[in-house]
Amino acid sequence: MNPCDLVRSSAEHVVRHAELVTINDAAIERVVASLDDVAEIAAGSFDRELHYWDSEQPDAVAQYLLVVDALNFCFWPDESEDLQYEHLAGGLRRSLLADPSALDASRLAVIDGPMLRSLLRWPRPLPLEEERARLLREVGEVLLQLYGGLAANLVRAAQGSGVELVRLVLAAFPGFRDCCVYGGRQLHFYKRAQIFVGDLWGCFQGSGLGRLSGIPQLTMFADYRVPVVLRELGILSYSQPLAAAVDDRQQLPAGGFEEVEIRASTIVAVERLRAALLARVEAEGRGVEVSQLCSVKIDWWLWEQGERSMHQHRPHHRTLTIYY
Ligand SMILES: Nc1nc2c(c(CN[C@H]3C=C[C@H](O)[C@@H]3O)cn2[C@@H]2O[C@H](COP(=O)(O)O)[C@@H](O)[C@H]2O)c(=O)[nH]1
Repeated sequence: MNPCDLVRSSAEHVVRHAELVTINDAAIERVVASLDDVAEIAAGSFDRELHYWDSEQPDAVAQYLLVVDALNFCFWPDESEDLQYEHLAGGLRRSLLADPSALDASRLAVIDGPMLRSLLRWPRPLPLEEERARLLREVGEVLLQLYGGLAANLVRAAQGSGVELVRLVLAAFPGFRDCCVYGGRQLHFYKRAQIFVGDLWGCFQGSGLGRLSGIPQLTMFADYRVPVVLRELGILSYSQPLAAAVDDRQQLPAGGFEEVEIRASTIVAVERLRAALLARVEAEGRGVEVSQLCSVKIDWWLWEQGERSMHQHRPHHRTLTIYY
């Protein structure tokens, strides 16, 4: 079982039956044609400034990235609405710099809500705080049971295969098993399991613990920011009732048709965007390293657009979830 293929086939199944979200292929062609330089996407890089990075401490970097991606979800219910990914990544970075043992598995295994809040250096209750603490305890306990307390041992167990690492993360941690049932069929999205692999590969720039094969097999990471960007680009269109609900900031139930169609259409749209980008590179005979034109880098390119323009863009969809 290749977990990335399961994600792709799940998303394609939903898109075949979707009634609330449409992918506009003409818009995909238009966006690709309008790009000044496709190489910019292939050259995209992981944001090492925002994250903890120490070339002398690769095991600490791996531990940090697993903790980040165990908590990398659902920032929007914050009462002042200003909690974002950067606060998670930056708060954990500062805590680890101040105390190298801050993310030891034995510490994670006993963390509670208030302790998590201080680990992230967040001044008020976190959205889904108790659930975040439970998910972090799960990571600590399983790392102690199976991997000597080290995320780096989990990474090494994959023996350099990115897809195998996704599989090992799913096998180890129930909290990463981002699935649902849609019309009697199990769907797989695996956003946080895949983004952990993408973050390792990106942070280590494809070397050391980030030397992972099969990165082009990963799909984009089905979050709530990238669908907004695709909608603003005209690549995704919502039915009028869905558009009204999203623009009105109404909550969409987890596993409901609305949420599932948004997530699945986002995955398929990025796959189609990638195919169109590769076709342009082929046509232009440009010297772009096609293995770098992967869904991971297209995702980063779209996500960073969403971060930059979030106050100009229409609202993202709101689903209370632990998966993204
Ligand atoms: N598809 C996709 N979703 C991503 C990321 C990231 C962080 N990636 C950084 C790490 C390495 C690279 O350098 C990236 O800069 C977070 N998220 C998701 O976004 C949402 C948070 O949004 P906001 O509330 O605005 O902070 C939430 O669902 C979160 O899970 C990504 O890369 N791709």
